[in-house]
Amino acid sequence: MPQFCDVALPVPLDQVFTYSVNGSMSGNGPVVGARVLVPFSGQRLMGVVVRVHEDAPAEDFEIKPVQQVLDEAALLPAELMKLAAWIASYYVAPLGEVLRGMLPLAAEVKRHFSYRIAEAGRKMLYEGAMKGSSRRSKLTVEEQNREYSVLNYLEGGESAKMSALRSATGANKGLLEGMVRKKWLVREAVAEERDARRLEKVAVLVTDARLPKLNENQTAILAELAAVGGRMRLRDLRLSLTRAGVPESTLGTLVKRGLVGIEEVAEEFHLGGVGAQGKKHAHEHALNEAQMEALGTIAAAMEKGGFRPHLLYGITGSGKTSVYFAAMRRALDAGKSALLLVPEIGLTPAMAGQMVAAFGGEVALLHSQLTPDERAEQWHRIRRGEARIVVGTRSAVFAPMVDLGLIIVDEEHDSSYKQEETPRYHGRDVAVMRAKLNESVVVLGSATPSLESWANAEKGRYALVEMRARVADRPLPLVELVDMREEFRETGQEQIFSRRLIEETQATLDRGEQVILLLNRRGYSSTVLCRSCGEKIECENCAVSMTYHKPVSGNDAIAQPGQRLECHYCGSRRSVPSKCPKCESEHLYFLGVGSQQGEERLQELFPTARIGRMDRDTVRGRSDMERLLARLHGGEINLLVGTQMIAKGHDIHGVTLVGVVGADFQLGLPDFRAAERVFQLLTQVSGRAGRGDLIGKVLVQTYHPDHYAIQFAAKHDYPGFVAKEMQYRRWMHYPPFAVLANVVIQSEKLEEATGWAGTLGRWFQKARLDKVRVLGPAAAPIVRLKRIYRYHFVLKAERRQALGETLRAMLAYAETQGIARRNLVVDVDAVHLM
Ligand SMILES: Nc1ncnc2c1ncn2[C@@H]1O[C@H](COP(=O)(O)OP(=O)(O)OP(=O)(O)O)[C@@H](O)[C@H]1O
Ligand SMILES: [Zn+2]
Repeated sequence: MPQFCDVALPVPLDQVFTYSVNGSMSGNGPVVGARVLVPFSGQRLMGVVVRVHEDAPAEDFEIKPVQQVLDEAALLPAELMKLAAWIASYYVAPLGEVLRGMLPLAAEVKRHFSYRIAEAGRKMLYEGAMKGSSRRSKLTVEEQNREYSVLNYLEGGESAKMSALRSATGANKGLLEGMVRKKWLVREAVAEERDARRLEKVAVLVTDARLPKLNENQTAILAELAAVGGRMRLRDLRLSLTRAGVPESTLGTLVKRGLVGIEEVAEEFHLGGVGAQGKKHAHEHALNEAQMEALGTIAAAMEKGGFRPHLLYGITGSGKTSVYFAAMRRALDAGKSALLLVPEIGLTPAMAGQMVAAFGGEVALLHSQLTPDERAEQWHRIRRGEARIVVGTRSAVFAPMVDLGLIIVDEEHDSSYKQEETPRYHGRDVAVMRAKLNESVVVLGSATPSLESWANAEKGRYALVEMRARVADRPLPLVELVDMREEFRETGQEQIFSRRLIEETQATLDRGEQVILLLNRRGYSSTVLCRSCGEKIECENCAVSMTYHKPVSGNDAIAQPGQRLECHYCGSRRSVPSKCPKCESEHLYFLGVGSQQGEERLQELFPTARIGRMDRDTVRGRSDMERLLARLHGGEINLLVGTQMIAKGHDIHGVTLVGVVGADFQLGLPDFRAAERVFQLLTQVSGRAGRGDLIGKVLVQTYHPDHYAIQFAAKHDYPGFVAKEMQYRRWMHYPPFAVLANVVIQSEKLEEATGWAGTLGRWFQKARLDKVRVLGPAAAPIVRLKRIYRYHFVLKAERRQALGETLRAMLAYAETQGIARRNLVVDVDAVHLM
């Protein structure tokens, strides 16, 4: 047995740690890819073994032993270990933090523990009960009571899992561990493998029940269920009831009266109320010619084998999804597995439903709203080869697929593929790398490919597959620009909606068709400004304006009473002051229209319209999204207003008018990708119109009608836009003509942040780098975020290797200057420079 192992730990340090494996270890000791528990500066941490060896480290170095080996065999396959090493190196991120992100199994370590009552605990229970809570203790009365509840619960002598104890008594881990230290409880390691299939409760609308007289709350529940096809996970239903302020007892009443049934079903996928919808949409169409051709190229590549990246440029509504499905089917038929990555918002019930309809039990879904338990379960199904079709958001790129043959990245340009915390990887780029390591086919699909991917296609690194027409010869919508400067001159006032947009909206609604309006800011007003001194009300933690959210009568999910200002970066809230905090003037003005205000104004303009709003205030979880989409598909909503969420992938056939109300302001953001983002957003949102039998129309209200991003979007001219944008990027040495990293120096203390920025600035200057251009130090566009001051450098290089070397050298120098690693954020291929 080798004597030592190197373990990658989830700590912000760019190194691995050596432990000894002799002693009490049973079996063969840890293997590479297995998880172990090790002592680390007073804590016990879970890490992953990356190497086993006999190389005794330098003497006078105390080597501690591994405490526990959690996996007998490698949990992470060699392929993923390699991928992790690549990510750590490419993104200059600590390997242990990369591996932590790959293993969504935090739940499992906890699950190894359960608790049983000990003699002393039993004694305490009986004596304490007699004496009341008069014992001397540092704990609060509440905590003492909780301890009693725990003892009571365990009195029977059976051991109980921590999760069970927690939900039965409210005890947290700290409290339980305290009881273990007092020897009232014994903690046991539970070796049992988890039952992979659990039961879950589903609320079902009893359709043949005769409806008696119902009160408002009862009706609300039935409507809720009906809206999603009559079935809903009990958990989701409860959540939305709480949010709507409907007491849970109402549901109980309905169950008693036989109007709602509760069923237990084996939990397999997380689809919410998608069952019925999925079937309705189940589509494996007969592919049209362009689709067949695209599929042919991809299938041929799969047959040939080897690493083959493709860029599928298919305009909105060209039927890319059907091509994905068909290609995944081919992979399956060839005995391989296939992975489909979708953007955060893209895993809609429709998409999930279609997947299940097409592939049944082969499907595993991975998204951010799974509980740790659910995630672990899906993970194991995939790892065992039971689920060979995986659909998921960003981190699903690490799904432990068996025999991976195909990876597809849908809407590859979407910025939700970039992880904005360590490790700051880009899911699309990791997907390409994974395909390379696996020698498999990867397809990046989009109607608006990122410039990076387009450049790769132009260079011949990616095979370009195009679908230049919509399915069934549907035309693209006509786009009309509304010059808001002119509108102002003619009407003499600033309006949210132009006369043209109001008129078209009315006409569309009158024809019984649907309208989508993009207003890309949430809240009511984005800024509260003092007209006397110009002061904006800023967050106390962040250097950003606070957004005003108007109270909504009845259903006030947003703000605490009175606290109507919210910071969209840290979530803090405060009430609206009656006077300017700086000059005490009472002239406070609310500026910047948000989606909430848009909705209010629409209600005034179109009193009979059935209006819905889609933004992060109304869509908090997946079930909210499901419900909104179901109401849209069913025609219950005919006028939808929302933020960029509404632009993403939705396929609603009744929508014939799309209005863009606020997208311009993004052109002015200090970010070299601003034009690209605006072009993508306009193209994507326009793409929502005219996807059914009727032609669509798009009205774009703008103050910059001549801007090339807007002009090209209006003409549906992606190639034209990229050609122009590429020139600008080349001149400015921005990606894809250079590689870039954003380095943020952060500290709660301003003088530390500026001091360190200066230290590194001087180092960069002295280093006289000839292959890397350094911009900065400068205050980051958001100079204070969540109480942390931020200064930054932007590094640009022609070659990636030079960039990586410089970043590593900088980190090494920072260490000698006592700048802790956690104070330096290195963001390679940064997507946002804010
Ligand atoms: N061969 C076909 N014949 C008829 N309809 C089709 C065909 N293929 C797909 N469709 C339908 O066309 C619509 C658009 O397809 P899909 O959603 O895949 O487009 P997309 O290319 O992903 O567009 P976007 O980029 O806008 O999301 C869907 O309603 C789909 O069911
Ligand atoms: Zn804030």
